[in-house]
Amino acid sequence: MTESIHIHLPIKPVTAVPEINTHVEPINPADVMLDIQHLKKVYPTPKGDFTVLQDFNLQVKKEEFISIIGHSGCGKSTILSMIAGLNELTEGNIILNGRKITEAGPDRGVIFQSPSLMPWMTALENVMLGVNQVFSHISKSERTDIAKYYLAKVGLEDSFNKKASELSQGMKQRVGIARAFALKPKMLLLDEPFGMLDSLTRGELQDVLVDVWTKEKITAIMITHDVDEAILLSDRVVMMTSGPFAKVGDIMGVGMERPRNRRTLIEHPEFYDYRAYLIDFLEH
Ligand SMILES: Nc1ncnc2c1ncn2[C@@H]1O[C@H](COP(=O)(O)OP(=O)(O)OP(=O)(O)O)[C@@H](O)[C@H]1O
Repeated sequence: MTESIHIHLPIKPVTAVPEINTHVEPINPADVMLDIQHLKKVYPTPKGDFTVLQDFNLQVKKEEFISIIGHSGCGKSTILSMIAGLNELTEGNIILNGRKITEAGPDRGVIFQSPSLMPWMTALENVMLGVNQVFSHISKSERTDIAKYYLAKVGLEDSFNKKASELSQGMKQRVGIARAFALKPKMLLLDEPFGMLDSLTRGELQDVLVDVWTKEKITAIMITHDVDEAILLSDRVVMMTSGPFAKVGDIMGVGMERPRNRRTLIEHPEFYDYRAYLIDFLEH
């Protein structure tokens, strides 16, 4: 979907050279969980082959939170769908925990912009659908406990029995987040998870995601157009060059201490420098 880069806050005057340390240490090979090697993606089109990505390389550590940011159409969703196993690679490899990804699997949870819920089922039943499949070896009451635990974590303790069709867009996305965490994937893939929400709801859900992620520490890769969201959530922000032939342009380490939240973040002395760094990349 097409969307411009979000910049919500007034921009403090930018110093020419940011004072932050954006340096990223190379990852020890033993710590690499996801290894994307020389990824290339070509889409056939009526006008001929279109090379979206070429030589895209990225390594992700266990428990890291990575954001991918870049201009519309550069290939962010394409990368995520290939990690999810839903889109074929043209060249290169994606290796998760030492094994090549060839198809989708429960070790990767995906949160899309708009969760696909069964409208006639309750919030609880929607989460239970996946939990029943993935945890078929445990008792029904244990499965129900898992689903309820994560629904409560995202603030839906009073809405277990509400039908999905009766939920607001923000509540639906809360169910989507609960569902993804309840399945205990090794890796979470988030494709602009808050892109459809108004800014107030978006902010609330960013805090929900920070809270749940801080407790669970699931390795995560999130696509976002929102510079502030990327800084709030990420250990590293991957900046992509514009396509075609897009690849990693730069990577910014975010060294601000955790836990973070939106209110303390905007008062943090380094926040505006991280922001300036990202905006500078995106504007050039
Ligand atoms: N199945 C397809 N066939 C042909 N071209 C495609 C296909 N899917 C995506 N593309 C093209 O590939 C490019 C990258 O698309 P993709 O959705 O990955 O970009 P994106 O960075 O996620 O975009 P946005 O930020 O707008 O969501 C776009 O030019 C898009 O039109």
